[in-house]
Amino acid sequence: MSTRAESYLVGLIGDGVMPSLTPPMHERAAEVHGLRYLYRPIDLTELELPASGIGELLQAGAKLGFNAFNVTHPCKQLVLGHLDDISPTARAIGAVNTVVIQDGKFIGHNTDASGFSRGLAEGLPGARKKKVLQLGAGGAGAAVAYALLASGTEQLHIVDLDEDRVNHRVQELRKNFPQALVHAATPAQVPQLLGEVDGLLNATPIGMHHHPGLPLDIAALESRHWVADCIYRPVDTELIVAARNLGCQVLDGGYMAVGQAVDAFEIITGIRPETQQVRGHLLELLEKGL
Ligand SMILES: NC(=O)C1=CN([C@@H]2O[C@H](COP(=O)(O)OP(=O)(O)OC[C@H]3O[C@@H](n4cnc5c(N)ncnc54)[C@H](O)[C@@H]3O)[C@@H](O)[C@H]2O)C=CC1
Ligand SMILES: O=C1C[C@@](O)(C(=O)O)C[C@@H](O)[C@@H]1O
Repeated sequence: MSTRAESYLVGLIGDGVMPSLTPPMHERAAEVHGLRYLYRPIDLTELELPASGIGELLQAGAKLGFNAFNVTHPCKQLVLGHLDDISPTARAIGAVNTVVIQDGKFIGHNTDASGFSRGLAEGLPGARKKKVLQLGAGGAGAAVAYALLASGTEQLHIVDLDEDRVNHRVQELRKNFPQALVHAATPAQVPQLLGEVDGLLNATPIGMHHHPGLPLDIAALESRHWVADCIYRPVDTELIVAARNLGCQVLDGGYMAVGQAVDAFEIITGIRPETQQVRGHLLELLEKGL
């Protein structure tokens, strides 16, 4: 037996999270640091629980001795109303993916944005990021757009098939980054915009195992562009492979997956795992087809 101060009990709450690789990434990092740490997926689909019950789940988790949760689709926004405190970044993005329970209080953070930022710095060192074209304005898109603008991107063009969604996202980003040019664009504008930007970021699900394909026509992609993807299943998406073949610098979605896990682990335990070690572990798991 151990108390909450002597070991860690962590959960991932969301729809379809059973196959997630975040639990094994945390557990391996804990093993490396000699911590007793259990991380369980809590799958709303399997449990037939509504996403609207996230507040009750958090309360139950606190009573059952959990130290923290990662929270994912479709609860990242729903959870906001059930927290005692929210980090300034998570508040600005309007989404929380990490909740720590401290003295009975729920504190929310967003490590999707911080994790993507770190991945960008590590995986694309020195790449020019002044002007960027981003595809996708959903949950991941909100975090990576925030991360780009916070790390110095001056012009960000965001394309989404859902016009209302992209317009809303652009308005929110402009509030947080009034000095930047944030612009909602249409798929028809992509070829022209590619001619103007330094890099391309995919935050759509196109390229995932169950959504194969390319999220755009890559005819206007050049070797001078860097290309980043949020998708890590597969880690080599069609976009990443095509860009690499063209000679572009690439950042696969594994960097963001590792970044969000490493930052959440540090928030939960106070210990920062070695990023390269966690990435090695993630690639090993993906190689095994897990
Ligand atoms: N590496 C990581 O740690 C993470 C990766 N992801 C990945 O990011 C991807 C997106 O996830 P979410 O943002 O949660 O999904 P979401 O469903 O919230 O948003 C996706 C958006 O892409 C738009 N879209 C779809 N096809 C498009 C196209 N061809 N052109 C322009 N827009 C298009 C949709 O209209 C939607 O607004 C998923 O593949 C997910 O696995 C998400 C979270 C973390
Ligand atoms: O959205 C994601 C992805 C994730 O749910 C996963 O399954 O790896 C883990 C979450 O912390 C993160 O915010």
